[in-house]
Amino acid sequence: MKKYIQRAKVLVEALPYIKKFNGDIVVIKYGGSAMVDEAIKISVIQDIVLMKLVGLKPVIVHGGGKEISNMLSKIGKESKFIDGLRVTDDETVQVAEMVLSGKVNKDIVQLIENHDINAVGISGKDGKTLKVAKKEVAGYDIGYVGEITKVNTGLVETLLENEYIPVIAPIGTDDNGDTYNINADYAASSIAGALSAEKLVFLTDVEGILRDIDDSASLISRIDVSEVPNYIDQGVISGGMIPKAECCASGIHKGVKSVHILDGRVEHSLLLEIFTKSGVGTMFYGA
Ligand SMILES: Nc1ncnc2c1ncn2[C@@H]1O[C@H](COP(=O)(O)OP(=O)(O)O)[C@@H](O)[C@H]1O
Ligand SMILES: CC(=O)N[C@@H](CCC(=O)OP(=O)(O)O)C(=O)O
Repeated sequence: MKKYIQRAKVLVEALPYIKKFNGDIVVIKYGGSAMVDEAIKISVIQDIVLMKLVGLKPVIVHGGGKEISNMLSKIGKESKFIDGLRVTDDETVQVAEMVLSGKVNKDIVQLIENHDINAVGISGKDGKTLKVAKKEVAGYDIGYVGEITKVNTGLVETLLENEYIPVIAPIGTDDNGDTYNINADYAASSIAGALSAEKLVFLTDVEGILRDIDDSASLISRIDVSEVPNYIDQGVISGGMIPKAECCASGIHKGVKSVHILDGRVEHSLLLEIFTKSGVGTMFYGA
């Protein structure tokens, strides 16, 4: 009963804001812990379905790093990361594609379709959506890791026009047709920029950007993107949050109106951030 009351409160608070976003594209990066727990997964998908039902156009770009690592360990392969990017040899890129494009992508599609809403799962290979070049990292060869050079939005736009929710796996190809593994944060920010999305939302496993990582009360609710490099230099933003915050900044620079980092583990955080004035996570904005 408590749960229903909480849900009703979320909806009542959200209602006055809903029509303002009619028809806008909202890109959601879904990954990390928020994607591992089954109950959380179902609740996130419910929120995305609600967004679709009220006339928004959600586009899901998903990760699945933990699932790739689990599958690699099953075949006796250890996962290695440089600057938050998986070192991806020939065997690893095949596993990454199978896990992301096959398992994770289709699981999300099915969860959406359980609500009688149509979804189509693609990877960046389909419709040449994500074209990449090999990512160069000084001092290392990280293998088949792609840096996005072009987003071809044709297929995704066709799906949106036909009322499907596109679900995109971060796999792309280079000019030779070789397959590359792409960090899902970068994929989401490039796709949101190319679609001129109204909003880009990163669902992760913390409340947002915290001044003190051990104190959830230190949440920074709004960040001007010009402040991001300072926060990184001061060590406030560190580790896996560095690429995410950089993606938030680049989303704004590419023309996305607002970018949000939210705790995907908290029920309805997506609805609260999108549809209420106060919001719950960190919102990035441009000058
Ligand atoms: N200032 C900060 N605020 C919040 N989280 C931070 C901060 N600096 C570093 N982090 C770390 O970044 C992590 C999120 O990045 P990451 O694990 O790569 O997310 P995901 O797997 O969802 O893509 C948090 O769990 C936290 O440990
Ligand atoms: C190059 C690179 O690191 N690719 C990522 C792709 C998946 C991902 O980004 O998943 P999360 O968002 O769940 O972390 C990887 O192999 O883990």
